[in-house]
Amino acid sequence: MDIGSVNYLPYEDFVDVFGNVVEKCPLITAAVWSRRPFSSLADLEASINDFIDALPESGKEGILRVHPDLTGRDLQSGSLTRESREEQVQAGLDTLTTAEVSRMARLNTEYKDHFGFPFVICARMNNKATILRQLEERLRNERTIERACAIDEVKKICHLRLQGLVVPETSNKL
Ligand SMILES: NC(=O)N[C@H]1NC(=O)NC1=O
Repeated sequence: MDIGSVNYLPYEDFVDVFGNVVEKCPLITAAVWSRRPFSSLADLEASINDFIDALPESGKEGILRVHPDLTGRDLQSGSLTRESREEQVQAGLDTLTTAEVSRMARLNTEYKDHFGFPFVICARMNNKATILRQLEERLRNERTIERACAIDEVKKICHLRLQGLVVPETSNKL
């Protein structure tokens, strides 16, 4: 789909297509629809990012809180969203050794107990080694810095999801 077609989508279709670009937050997509027309994919992405940035800190934490744990029960039970599952598999998180699964579970719990929201990272820009390292390092961050860091990761995930849905303008012209 190109950005011209995106601008013609009725509200329901727009939310059907883009409702999970921010994991389990269709409300963001619904709000951003009224900012049409978008001049480009980057403009659509900027509208989503502006909406997120304008949220109070409790709203940002809410976005983080609905994310599934990496390699948590959800991946094992198959209850992840399609996007999240594909991203975790692409990062190799379905091939962890038993020792890595326990280490990840222990660190995820420690992180969530400490910050009150789950550890979020753009899996497709990482692999299991960098994810484990980041999890350990970010646990030591001061809370405000960590929240901002996690929201940046949400935006990276959103960027890649959008690219899978809308043809960038340069490709259109080929
Ligand atoms: N917890 C967490 O980071 N989950 C996310 N990361 C990612 O790339 N996709 C997700 O759902």
